[in-house]
Amino acid sequence: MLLEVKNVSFGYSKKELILKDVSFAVDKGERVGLVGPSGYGKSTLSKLLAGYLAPTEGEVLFEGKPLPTTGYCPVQLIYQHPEKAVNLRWKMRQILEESWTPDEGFLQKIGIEKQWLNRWPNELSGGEMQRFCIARILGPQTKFLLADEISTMLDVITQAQIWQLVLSVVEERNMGMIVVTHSEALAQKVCTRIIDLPALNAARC
Ligand SMILES: Nc1ncnc2c1ncn2[C@@H]1O[C@H](COP(=O)(O)OP(=O)(O)OP(=O)(O)O)[C@@H](O)[C@H]1O
Repeated sequence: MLLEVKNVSFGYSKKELILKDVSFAVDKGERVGLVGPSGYGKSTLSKLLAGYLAPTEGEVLFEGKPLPTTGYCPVQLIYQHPEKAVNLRWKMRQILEESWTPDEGFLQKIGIEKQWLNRWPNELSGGEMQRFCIARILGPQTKFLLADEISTMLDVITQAQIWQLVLSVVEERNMGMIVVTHSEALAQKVCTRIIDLPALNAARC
């Protein structure tokens, strides 16, 4: 299995666990929808899977090993709010190339126009900014994607374009993916399997 969640528990305080004894696995080529009501720990679990938070108990394994604590993490997270994921004092070229330097063909595929590279973050629309955030985490070392409500704030046409490009890269590279969404319709459309988090989470079921 590519990504394994083994008996993971997590609480922001010692008093209350948000996630308790959660276990599941996702293989290469799978796109797993993670669904559940608001506040049930979907985003928290995404942060644990990307290595931003450490489990209180249990472990997250990638290709059989714990996630690296230094260097590049092969499991990368795309957020709902791209503007919160970038340094507003940097121009877009610096934001993008901090991670890797995609060639022109890749930028074209992602729908990034060359002149946007010289703009500040506040000079882009939400959809344009989300394209940068997606391009930034799709460097060659990325093997697994976590998409946490990545298209919720976009209009339907931009949503469709963003999903088309993400799915094309994920399929081309045979990556694994977890899609956090409130939309059953989106999960049914883009995922190969759906996990109902409350059913796995002993803290909430
Ligand atoms: N940094 C934090 N410190 C303390 N509590 C937090 C923090 N982040 C989230 N929580 C709490 O953890 C619980 C789970 O939040 P989380 O964002 O993971 O849920 P979610 O299922 O993604 O919700 P939504 O669908 O509304 O985005 C909530 O009760 C939330 O208030």
